[in-house]
Amino acid sequence: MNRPLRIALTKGRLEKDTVGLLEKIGYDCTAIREKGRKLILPVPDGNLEVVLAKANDVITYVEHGVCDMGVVGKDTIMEMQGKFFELVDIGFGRCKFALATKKGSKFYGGFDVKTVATKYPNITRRFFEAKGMDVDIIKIEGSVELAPLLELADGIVDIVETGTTLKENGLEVIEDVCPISARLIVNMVSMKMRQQEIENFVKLVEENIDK
Ligand SMILES: Nc1ncnc2c1ncn2[C@@H]1O[C@H](COP(=O)(O)OP(=O)(O)OP(=O)(O)O)[C@@H](O)[C@H]1O
Ligand SMILES: O=P(O)(O)OC[C@H]1O[C@H](OP(=O)(O)OP(=O)(O)O)[C@H](O)[C@@H]1O
Repeated sequence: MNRPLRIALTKGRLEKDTVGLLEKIGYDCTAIREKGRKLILPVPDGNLEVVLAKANDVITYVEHGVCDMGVVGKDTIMEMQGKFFELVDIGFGRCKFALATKKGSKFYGGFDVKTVATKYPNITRRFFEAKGMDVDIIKIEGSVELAPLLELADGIVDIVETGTTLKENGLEVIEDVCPISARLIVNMVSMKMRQQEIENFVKLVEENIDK
């Protein structure tokens, strides 16, 4: 018999909602909830096993086919641009990418080349290329909002959810880039070789998404 279908889930913010969705479908997620340090987690009677991974690694595992499916944010998909099928918008993990600056600063004014800090250099480059605007991009690993406060950058392209981080630091959105939510992705070979099983799983996901 085939090994169980393997799904990689993004650790952290998306984890609780993803496990909630699997439980709503009817999968026993005890092993995931009580995981300790175990990394490959069985789902009893589900012919499914779960891997918990960092967002970028979810894409890597699915692209290489060592996981058949993955749950990952659209932000990571857009930044990594791997080869896989993106089948379902699962609806949770909702936030957006936005361009933000210090309140009142004139990002689009003047002729000097602006500097933009971000954890997502590819998305940022494409966003400004589409405008035909030349910018210098600086990669930052976290708390990107610091960059304009420290005068490292004129603006940031980052995830905004509630807007609290921007507000508490005197920054504001000057332009939305795009909406983000969690997606179900599928390896291209798995989609062919295990089509029926994957289609059954996708159907269960679609039926159990919170509308
Ligand atoms: N406020 C938010 N900030 C960041 N990501 C969010 C937010 N709300 C929803 N998300 C989604 O949750 C996903 C996982 O975010 P999370 O912060 O847990 O991991 P991460 O971005 O890889 O950060 P870290 O490097 O700290 O693990 C993001 O890729 C995004 O799709
Ligand atoms: O609009 P809000 O609800 O305030 O959420 C947005 C903040 O959350 C994320 O940061 P995270 O907490 O992941 O930390 P990081 O910046 O160190 O990645 C994101 O990069 C923003 O900083």
